[in-house]
Amino acid sequence: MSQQLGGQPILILKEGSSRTRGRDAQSINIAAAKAVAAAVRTTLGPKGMDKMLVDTIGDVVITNDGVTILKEMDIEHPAAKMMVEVAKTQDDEVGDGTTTSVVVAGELLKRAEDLLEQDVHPTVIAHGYRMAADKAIEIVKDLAIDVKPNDADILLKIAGTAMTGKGAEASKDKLCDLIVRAVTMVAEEDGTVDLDFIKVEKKVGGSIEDSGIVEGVLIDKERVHPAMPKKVDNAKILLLNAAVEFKKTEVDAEINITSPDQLQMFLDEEERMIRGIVDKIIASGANVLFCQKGIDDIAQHYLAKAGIFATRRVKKSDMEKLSRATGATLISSIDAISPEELGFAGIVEERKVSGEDMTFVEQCKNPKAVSIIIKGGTEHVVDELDRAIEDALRVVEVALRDKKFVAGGGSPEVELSLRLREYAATVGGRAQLAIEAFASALEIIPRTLAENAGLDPIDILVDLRAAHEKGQKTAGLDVNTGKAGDMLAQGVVEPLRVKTQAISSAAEAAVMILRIDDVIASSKSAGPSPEEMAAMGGGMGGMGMPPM
Ligand SMILES: Nc1ncnc2c1ncn2[C@@H]1O[C@H](COP(=O)(O)OP(=O)(O)O)[C@@H](O)[C@H]1O
Ligand SMILES: [Mg+2]
Repeated sequence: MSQQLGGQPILILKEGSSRTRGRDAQSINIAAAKAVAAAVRTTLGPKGMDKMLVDTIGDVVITNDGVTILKEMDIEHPAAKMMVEVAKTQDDEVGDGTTTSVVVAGELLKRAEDLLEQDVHPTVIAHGYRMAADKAIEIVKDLAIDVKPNDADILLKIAGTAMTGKGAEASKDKLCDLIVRAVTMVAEEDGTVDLDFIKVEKKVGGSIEDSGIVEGVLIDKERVHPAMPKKVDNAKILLLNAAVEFKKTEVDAEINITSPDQLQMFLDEEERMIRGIVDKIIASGANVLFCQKGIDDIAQHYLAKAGIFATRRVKKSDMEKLSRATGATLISSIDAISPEELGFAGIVEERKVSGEDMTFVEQCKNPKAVSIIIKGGTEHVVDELDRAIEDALRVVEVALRDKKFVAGGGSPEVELSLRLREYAATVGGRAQLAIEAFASALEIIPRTLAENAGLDPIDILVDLRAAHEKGQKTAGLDVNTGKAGDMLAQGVVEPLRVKTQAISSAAEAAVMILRIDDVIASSKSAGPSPEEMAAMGGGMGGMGMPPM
């Protein structure tokens, strides 16, 4: 890396650094980003395929979920990493539409490359893309339809669309019903939903059909002692984040015991202390104890004797859910135990789920706490179901919050493409070319949906464009007939935000990648290591560079 100054090269970068500039840099970045889009493209839509990802220790994940695939892949290239960020942002913001956003970003870059080839300057393309994205969001908002309050039907369809193609197909209706019931139970008057109230508990064993909903909190723990009651009615619940054990000395102390009497005294003292703790618990009136730490044998014995149901080593997230559901305070010291801190549930009971004991906390003080148990034949099935349910919960939540949805199946993309072309004509100049490229890029969604369903993408696009030109704004790809169909009538619907977010994050990433014309990579990975440099006689690369 050098500049000539009177024949003398000036090195400004460390030896081993690499630098790519201009069109080369753009081409490489675009190629990397396109490769990411190509990697997830085949998973898009109801007929999308799955990917099997195997990590370095041989763990296998089978999934159809864009963001999961990209997170699991060990992506190195910086431009490719920016595409992964697109999927992550989409996932954080709406929970669905991750593949869509990445595929659109890839196509925007591909179209930009054609324009670069025609000598359209990257800043002009970037500007046109920004204008197009703003316009597209405006148009899609205009296409959106209101979610009416208490319209469970539309929520079921939104959940169903998010779940299609995710290995949950056979039991989709059942799962959608669970999801919508759970969300509506948790929803506030104004439509806001705190998904933290919904606990999804996975269990391997049984079939998807055995999945169910519990009005309350489900904890994957059994009671610590068989002599404890299996079921407690009118449960007064204590949530304790402190060990019910003999306190170990803080400093390393040695206790010298010289006679059996002394040992007995020591043991008696230990027992007396634990009794003290248990008595405190009993005195508070608690009949159920969830402990985040351990409960030792002696304590278990006394708790059982007092008829208290106790579980130990409960996860922190579960403790928080229990606190919200039952109204109990999370107590972190034994001294703080008091009747005022207890929570309430109508029933606490240990029951078997797929052969394993779990604790059900039902009829909670706060009825806005629900759990969904999902069951499936194998771990892979359950994991993918969990991801599908996660997506569906999120879209239902978003739809309730924004109260807007659009038809899916490629219909908004075709409509946007048509309207953006009309808009481009009013803009004129070189920006027009970029807006037209943006318009064409959006058609990648219906094209890919068609390809993945084994249909001819050209035929479908012609069909869809014709339908939209006739004013059928919700015409999308009916994967069963292979023709244009009314997505609204077929119940293929998505929250508005899935589309607006996908458009804006795809456009932002494409613009960001396009504007890069110089990639300077430090020698960290490529060049020789400091040890190698030392072996080479030290600091050769630094020649001509003043010490900083
Ligand atoms: N039954 C269906 N018919 C046609 N298109 C569908 C259907 N269900 C979902 N889609 C479309 O599939 C796309 C989403 O596919 P998906 O694999 O979930 O990817 P993403 O990660 O982008 O959500 C959306 O465009 C959606 O409208
Ligand atoms: Mg999806």
